[in-house]
Amino acid sequence: MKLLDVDGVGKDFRGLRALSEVGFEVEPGEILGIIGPNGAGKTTLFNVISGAIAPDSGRVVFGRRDVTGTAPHRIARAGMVRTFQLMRPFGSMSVLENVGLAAQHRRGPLRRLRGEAMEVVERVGLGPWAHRPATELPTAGLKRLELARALAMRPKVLLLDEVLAGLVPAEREPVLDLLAALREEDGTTLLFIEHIMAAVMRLSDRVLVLDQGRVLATGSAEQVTSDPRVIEAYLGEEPGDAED
Ligand SMILES: Nc1ncnc2c1ncn2[C@@H]1O[C@H](COP(=O)(O)OP(=O)(O)OP(=O)(O)O)[C@@H](O)[C@H]1O
Repeated sequence: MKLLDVDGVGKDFRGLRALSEVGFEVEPGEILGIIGPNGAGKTTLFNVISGAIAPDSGRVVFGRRDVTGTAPHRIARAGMVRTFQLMRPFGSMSVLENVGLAAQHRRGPLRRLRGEAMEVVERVGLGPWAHRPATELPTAGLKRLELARALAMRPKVLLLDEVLAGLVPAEREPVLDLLAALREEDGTTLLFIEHIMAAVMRLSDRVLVLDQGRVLATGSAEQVTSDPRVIEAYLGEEPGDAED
């Protein structure tokens, strides 16, 4: 059974082939790591899957629905939500208000949605910051806020674009624990773009390697990190080289 089917996706930017015949499937509850060198097409792939840009070819099927080119808010409402590398909180609003705003994308009584927003704020560890302005958050806090805004939309599928970037190792651990818990406790399906290989190794059931807009390899983390083509294109001599 598959929850997400990306089939033959291609995208050109004025002659630059950002994605070419990209295809893969994701099962419910699976954690798929997405790696590859800078410019490989990872973010463009998320943009296509989440509806931010329409592909030139191919299709994206979420559940039974062809969502190719569907507006992002509709895809999010259907249960597939992404986070952004650069967080853009509404600075004049509190952390809780920012999350509450995201929660309101779902339908339901305001009171209930607000209660759920507070639960999410606490779940990501921002409880003590709930009523402080979002602008006061340090980088690690902004990352958590971005995650909280996505979680407030109760995603079935969460697309995470470098949620660990900019965090020191001690700050990464609780985020990784939270992501693992999302799958274990909520059954959330995760696709995550990440350069930090230790995180990819720890979290992924399967890894997709993109290079120059194409799928270079897929397999377990062990399989792809020992694949000579992946080592040549991305990892270098030692898998640890790709970390940061
Ligand atoms: N809106 C755009 N207009 C023109 N070119 C773009 C656009 N978005 C991406 N590209 C180009 O498409 C290619 C793939 O970019 P993309 O951001 O998807 O790579 P990436 O794998 O996410 O890289 P990184 O790891 O650096 O974030 C790059 O050459 C990039 O310059």
